[in-house]
Amino acid sequence: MKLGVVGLPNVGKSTLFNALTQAGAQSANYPFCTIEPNYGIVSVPDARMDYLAQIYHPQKFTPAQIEFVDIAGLVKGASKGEGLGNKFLSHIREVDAIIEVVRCFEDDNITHVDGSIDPLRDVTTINYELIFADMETVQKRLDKALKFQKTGDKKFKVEAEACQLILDELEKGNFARNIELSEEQEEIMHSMFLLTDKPIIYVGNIAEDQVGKNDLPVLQPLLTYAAEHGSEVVTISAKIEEDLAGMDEEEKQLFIEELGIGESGLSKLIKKSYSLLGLISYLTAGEKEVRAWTITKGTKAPQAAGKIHSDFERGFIKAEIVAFDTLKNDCNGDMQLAKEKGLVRQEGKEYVIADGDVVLFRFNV
Ligand SMILES: Nc1ncnc2c1ncn2[C@@H]1O[C@H](COP(=O)(O)OP(=O)(O)OP(=O)(O)O)[C@@H](O)[C@H]1O
Ligand SMILES: [Mg+2]
Repeated sequence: MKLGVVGLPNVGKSTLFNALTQAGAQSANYPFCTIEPNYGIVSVPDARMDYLAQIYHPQKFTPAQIEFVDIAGLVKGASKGEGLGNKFLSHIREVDAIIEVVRCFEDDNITHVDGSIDPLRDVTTINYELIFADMETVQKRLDKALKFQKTGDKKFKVEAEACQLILDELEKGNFARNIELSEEQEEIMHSMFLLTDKPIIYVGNIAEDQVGKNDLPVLQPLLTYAAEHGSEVVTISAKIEEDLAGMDEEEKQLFIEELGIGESGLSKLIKKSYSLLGLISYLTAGEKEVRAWTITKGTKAPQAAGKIHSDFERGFIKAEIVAFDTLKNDCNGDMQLAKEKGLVRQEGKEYVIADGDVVLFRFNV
């Protein structure tokens, strides 16, 4: 599961990517600094895991992970080959969700490709390029469907109708994922891997001296736009986060207090990215290892067990489960006590695993 960092050139994408991954990608004050994508793996912060580690002092500590891809900047006309154009749109096609970086910081020394700070104009520019690229994809599919409709196969008629509907909505500026479709049409839509079918989080990249301030006027249009399109905004100063990422823990704490920023914007962004992908974690805890296992929402117990080992799925008998909050609040993290109190549930094959379930699988092969 990958998230792509997307936006205009020179808005702080690589700076944010470096803060997230500490991968040391090149970032500099000129447009199109990044050409080839940079990839990096990031651990998902989880206070529940930290708590379990304090209880178990495990030999191994394995948090959930997600991958970020730093993609080259897009400009107006990219879908028609402007800037570095179509090639970069294809890098976006590879990812499962989009982190769209929007420049909100004023700094006369940092070039803005469109000459001024205007977050709403910028998101509109980027999103229209995504929409235009999608329109091209759907048009191609529509042409094909219309051609094959002559064969009399009803499948192509349904396909052509769906494509026409999607095309009309895209033309109005709507994102594919927000179009109301029947189940059958939805399936056709997903099969085209449209860019605007991917969920988006907007990152308002603010200046150092804007950090910790509420109701920044520069953010308001972006907040409204995001809300109207069913997305969230995370505000971050990528520059500060990059500096923070390079510090040791003590230095970092001092700096965070000085800035008055509480939880780092970065951990907020990583957690939101994880749920944007539709992912949740179940936990296993013992002296050997405390570990978060990544599953998609709605996964049943045997398939979740299969993440650990295919034998666990094949020979699944039952899952012994206690919700993390119950374990912490009612049993001080003591699994034995949870058992004695009858708080550990026995769940079967149809049980849908919940986020934060602490699990022990019973299996037989
Ligand atoms: N919040 C911020 N405040 C001030 N300067 C920033 C901020 N975020 C990034 N910058 C600066 O903006 C410049 C461009 O950053 P970066 O290289 O990360 O952009 P980019 O979006 O990756 O660009 P490209 O599309 O060219 O790859 C750098 O000089 C960086 O230090
Ligand atoms: Mg870059």
